[in-house]
Formats: sequence, C-alpha cells, structure tokens
Amino acid sequence: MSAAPPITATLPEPRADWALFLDFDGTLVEIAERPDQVVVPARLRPLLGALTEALGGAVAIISGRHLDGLDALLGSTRPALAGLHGLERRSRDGRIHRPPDHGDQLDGLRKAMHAFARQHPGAIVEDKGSALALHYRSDPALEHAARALIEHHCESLGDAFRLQSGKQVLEVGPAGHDKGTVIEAFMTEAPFQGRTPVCLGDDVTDEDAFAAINRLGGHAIRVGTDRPTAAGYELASVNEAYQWLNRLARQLQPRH
Ligand SMILES: O=P(O)(O)OC[C@H]1O[C@H](O[C@H]2O[C@H](CO)[C@@H](O)[C@H](O)[C@H]2O)[C@H](O)[C@@H](O)[C@@H]1O
Repeated sequence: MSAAPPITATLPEPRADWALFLDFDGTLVEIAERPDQVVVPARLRPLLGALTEALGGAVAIISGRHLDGLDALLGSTRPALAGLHGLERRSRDGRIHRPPDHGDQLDGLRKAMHAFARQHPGAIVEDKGSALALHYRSDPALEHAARALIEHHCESLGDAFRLQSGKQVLEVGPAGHDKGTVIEAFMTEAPFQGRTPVCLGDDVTDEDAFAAINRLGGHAIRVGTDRPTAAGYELASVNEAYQWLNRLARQLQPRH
C-alpha cells in the first residue's frame, strides 16, 4: 500500500469519458445483519439508468455476490456485472464469462462450515456454488474459530483456492481472480475500452480494484473511512456515494 496516493478531499470533476465500476454491499446498499436482509433503495434503479445513459453504457457493478443473486436484487435493470469477486462477469452485450465450476472441491469445507453454523447460531453459511462464505456479523467473537476452521481446510485445497476476508465474513473461492483482474477485463472491451476507469468500493476486497484503477490511471474512491486504502478519494457513507453519483448523472446528462 506504499504506492497509494494521499486521500484528496476534492473529488474529481465528472467526465463523460469515464467508465464506472461500482461495488454493491456497503457502497450501493447499506450493510445489513444478514446477506438476505439488504434493502435495495428505490433510487438505485433510476440512478443506474441515468449513469448508464450519461456514460455511454460504461457502468458495471462488481461484487462478491454471484450474478444470479445480484440480478434478483436489481430486478429488470441488467447492467454489466461481475460476481464472486471477479470470478464471473457479464459483459455489456450480455455475454457471460465464467470458468468451469470446481465448487464440488469445496464439499469438505462446505460440510464443515454447515456443522460450524449448526453449533454457533451467530454464524451463517452463504453457499455461492464456486465459492463459500462464512458470516459472523451476529457474533464477531466467532472470527478466530471460523478462521482456524477454514485455514485448516485450505491446507488440503492447495493453491487453486484462496481465503479472502471481508466485512465480518471469510470467503473461500478459486484463486487467480479478483476485482482488479475483472476491471482489467472489462477495460479491454466496448463500451469500457479507451475510457478512464473510476471505481467506488468500501471493503478490503475492493482494494484489488483500487490498485488496478491506480495502475490504469483512473480514480479510486473509497466509501467509508474505517481503514487504510489505496484509493485516492473518499466518500464518507452510502448516502454520500448516492449524492455524488446523482450529481455525476445530472452533470453528464446528454442533451436531447
Ligand atoms: O463486493 P460486495 O458487493 O461488497 O460484496 C461483498 C460481500 O457482501 C455481502 O456480505 C456483506 O454484506 C452483508 C449484507 O449487508 C452483511 O450481512 C455481511 O456481513 C457483509 O460481509 C455478501 O453476502 C457476500 O457474498 C459478498 O461477498
């Protein structure tokens, strides 16, 4: 993180040649006690529509959730999407890019996580097929035991899988993909190619995205103020993120 630019108070002036990458949980929706309890604000869908129009379609949501779960939350809005922290994505033209599923290799860990959740009511298993998440938001004291359990299983899984920490969650999924690699993939194709990438995110896993954005000469904006970051800019909350994105959409609105 030594190459991180200092946080700049003034955010960059919106430009029509930006490509916008938006994290979901903690950036576009407030964090909830459980993954299935998030509330998608009514203002999100019109905002995504306005941003997509203003930026020539170059808007993507990049999340740790899987694509189907994101589509269910977003309803008829069908933006470019990346799921499972970059493992899978949907291009603007609707093509799905997803490596073969080796989620069955996680069966041992899957069973162990479910047994752990049965023993500890504060733990929740989120099974995303190719990846598994063990949440402990309802009982943060479980982090140590949850991590020990997962690390034990990761030893036998080898290098093909990696453990990622997030907000009160530990996730195991295929190695070699992250939010940085998926932004780089989007930037090779229309309508993102040739634009300046801009990314908003709140979590540790968004730091991979911020590092890629910095390499690509774009603007990384961290939502929240709770830890060190590679982002050069900061917005204090989900609400501030909405205010700034609304201003962006208004300022760049194409004149008809
Ligand atoms: O990349 P994101 O879109 O930010 O997704 C990261 C993870 O978000 C979800 O978990 C987090 O949000 C939950 C709902 O607010 C919260 O209960 C949990 O404690 C957070 O870790 C989602 O459930 C995960 O699959 C995503 O990887």
